[in-house]
Amino acid sequence: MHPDIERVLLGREEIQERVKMLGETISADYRGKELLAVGVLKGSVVFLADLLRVLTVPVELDFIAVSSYGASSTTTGVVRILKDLDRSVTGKEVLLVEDIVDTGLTLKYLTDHLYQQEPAGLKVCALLDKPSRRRVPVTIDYLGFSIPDEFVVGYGLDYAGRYRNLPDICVLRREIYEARE
Ligand SMILES: O=P(O)(O)OC[C@H]1O[C@H](OP(=O)(O)OP(=O)(O)O)[C@H](O)[C@@H]1O
Ligand code: HPA
Ligand SMILES: [Mg+2]
Repeated sequence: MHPDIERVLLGREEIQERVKMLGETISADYRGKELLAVGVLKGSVVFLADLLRVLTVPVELDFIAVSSYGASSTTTGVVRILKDLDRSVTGKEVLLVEDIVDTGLTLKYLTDHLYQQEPAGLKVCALLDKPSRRRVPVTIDYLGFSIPDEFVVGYGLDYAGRYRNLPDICVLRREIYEARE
């Protein structure tokens, strides 16, 4: 195991099983429709890449990049768009794909931003939820796992840009981020 990791919270097999179930549910709900999956960069890329390959409905793909955590384990509270969608979502069935919902500030900002463009529908799929940290109410239509209030990395999730490549979702040792903050 990586020396900066305290323990594995969700192993790769458990993640794959859950992603498969989510993909089947989403495919059944959208049967007969076309979907625009919007990945939130950068954290969602690993999850989205796995989820896409389980979907059986026609899917288009776009990305939006926002950042609020920077090199910290706590949010700055200010969500900034670093890269907007290539095309407007007006009239589309949009599935917004997130790796994690923590305070909810990012998701609230993004759903407000997308609703302004009047999509035909907008649903949210998030792999992880930390409900105990919520600062604004948000709706997650498709959720992978609800997790306790611990800072996790791996499977796309980072701390200060690192650890996204770890194949499991892991709890980061406190001294790694407490030393810097
Ligand atoms: O619910 P919140 O408290 O807003 O936190 C969740 C958001 O924070 C992380 O993004 P981050 O800003 O770290 O960008 P990244 O995806 O590039 O790592 C994560 O990917 C979510 O988008
Ligand atoms: O636990 C987390 N890990 C990585 N990024 C995050 N962004 C919000 N919470 C987290
Ligand atoms: Mg991050």
